[in-house]
Amino acid sequence: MSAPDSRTEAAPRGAATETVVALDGVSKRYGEVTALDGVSLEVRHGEFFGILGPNGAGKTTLVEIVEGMREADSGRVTVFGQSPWPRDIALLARIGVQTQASAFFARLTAAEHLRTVAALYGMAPEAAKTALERVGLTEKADARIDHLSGGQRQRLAVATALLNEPELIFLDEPTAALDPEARRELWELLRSLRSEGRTIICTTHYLDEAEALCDRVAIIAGGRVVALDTPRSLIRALAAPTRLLVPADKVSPEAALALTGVDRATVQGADLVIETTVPNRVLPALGDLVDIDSVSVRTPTLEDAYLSLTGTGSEHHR
Ligand SMILES: Nc1ncnc2c1ncn2[C@@H]1O[C@H](COP(=O)(O)OP(=O)(O)OP(=O)(O)O)[C@@H](O)[C@H]1O
Repeated sequence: MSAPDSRTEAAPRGAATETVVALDGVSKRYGEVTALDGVSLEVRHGEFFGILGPNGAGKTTLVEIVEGMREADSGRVTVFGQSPWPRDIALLARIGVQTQASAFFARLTAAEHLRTVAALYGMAPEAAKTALERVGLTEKADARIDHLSGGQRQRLAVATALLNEPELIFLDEPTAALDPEARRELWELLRSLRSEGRTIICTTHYLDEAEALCDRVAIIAGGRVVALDTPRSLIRALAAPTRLLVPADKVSPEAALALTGVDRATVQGADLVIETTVPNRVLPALGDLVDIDSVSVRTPTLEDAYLSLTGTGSEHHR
């Protein structure tokens, strides 16, 4: 079973159509800067919703407006059917916001930090213990925060968002600056939150993260939504080619271009890069020219879709 399908099955039955967050024509200016320019989107119950975009695209402004930390200049915003502005205590109780690791009380232990945050929100200290368990940090309860690894610190950041058992969680670059193993472990944790039926809105700069975790992704550029769909549909809609890499000294560009279904063939360093939208047809023919084990296949990724949509250029292309 494919990953997106298993994510869909994990949502509570019938809940996926219920709207948790709705924005309609939301705009926000800071003086001369237009940070958001008529943004409309909906996040459904149980979704893992990604917000992607280059620096300065308006992601933080968008999230802060939904969290009730900023007021939109125009347009309509609802969270669980209510306006998040002015801040509403009843609404806040249903929302969890991941604190930035830099916002920790660094000299406290993990448990002390969570108990402090719990107290600020009027919650019982037991909430701290439960949240630590939930993110797999019970063993580190008495370790000082400045002695935790980067991955453990990010887990603690997620734990702060879980203290009030929220239905809607905001994550801000949850795996920034983590090594690959720690990222994957954190992804597992985030998937488990989603499988509990919570709705998650997550900003990220990492396209592989959006592809691995998100049910749908909004790509923001210049304060506008330039695309909104499942990662798979975004990739498909752009019909980005599959790239087949073969050693450049084994096949010439001319020989590759003569094969049916090959759109482009260019030498890049030691590789001949063959672009095709029908790799299943090209691969067997390529096997007649070169040992098939020497061919590596690069399927299009969300990165290809993203670079094309945000116009951030072909210089990033493989
Ligand atoms: N408080 C502010 N005052 C003035 N301009 C601001 C303010 N906050 C953001 N901006 C500007 O609004 C635009 C959108 O900023 P925003 O922080 O929402 O983008 P972002 O997508 O979150 O960027 P990043 O990925 O770099 O965090 C940018 O041009 C930014 O410089």
